[in-house]
Amino acid sequence: MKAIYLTGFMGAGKTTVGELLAEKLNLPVLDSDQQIVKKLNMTIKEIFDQHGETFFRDAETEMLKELPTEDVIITTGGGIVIKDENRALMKENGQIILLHADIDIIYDRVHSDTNRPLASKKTKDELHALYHSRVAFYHDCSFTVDTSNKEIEEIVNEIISRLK
Ligand SMILES: Nc1ncnc2c1ncn2[C@@H]1O[C@H](COP(=O)(O)OP(=O)(O)OP(=O)(O)O)[C@@H](O)[C@H]1O
Ligand SMILES: O=C(O)C1=C[C@@H](O)[C@@H](O)[C@H](O)C1
Ligand SMILES: [Mg+2]
Repeated sequence: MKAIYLTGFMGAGKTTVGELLAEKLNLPVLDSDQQIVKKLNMTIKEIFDQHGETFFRDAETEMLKELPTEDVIITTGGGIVIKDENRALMKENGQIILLHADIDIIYDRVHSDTNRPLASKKTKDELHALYHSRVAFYHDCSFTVDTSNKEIEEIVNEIISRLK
C-alpha cells in the first residue's frame, strides 16, 4: 500500500489522529515535524528562532524525501503543502487526506502552545488570514475529514471507511 499523508492546518489533529489511525490499521506512523526535531536535535521553536522559516521549509522537503513511502502513515507539518514540490511528492507516493477544523476550534487548540512559532503570537484573525493564504493548497487532496467537535476515534473511523 502506498503511503497515507495526513495534511491540514496547525491544530487540525494530524499528529493525534495519525497515531490512532496507525494503531487501527496496524501500520507505522511517522510525523514529519517530530522527525525533523529528532534529526536536528532542536525543537521547532529553536529551529525557527535560530535559522528562520526558509531553513525549516528546506528541512521539511528533505525530510519528506527521506521518509518511507510504502505501508506507512505520515503525519505532516501544517505548512508542508505550501511548496509545490512537497505536494507533488505526496501525490506521487501516496494519498493525501486533509483534516479540517473550524478556525475558532483551531485557535483554542493551538494559541497557548509556544512550540508553534507561526501560531503562538497570532490573534485569531491573523491565524485565519494565514489559513486563507494556504486554503487552495490544502484542497489538493483525496478527501477531507472535518475534525471539529469530534472524538479522535470518530475521525479515525471516518477515515478508514473512506480509504480506497
Ligand atoms: N478531535 C479533537 N478534539 C479535541 N482536541 C483535539 C482533537 N484533535 C486534536 N486535538 C488537540 O489539539 C491539539 C493539536 O493537535 P495535533 O498536535 O494533533 O495537531 P496537528 O494537526 O498535528 O498540528 P501541527 O500542524 O501543528 O503539527 C492537541 O492538544 C490535541 O490534543
Ligand atoms: O503551519 C505551519 O507552518 C507549521 C505547522 C507545524 O506543524 C510545524 O511544522 C511548524 O510549527 C510550522
Ligand atoms: Mg502535528
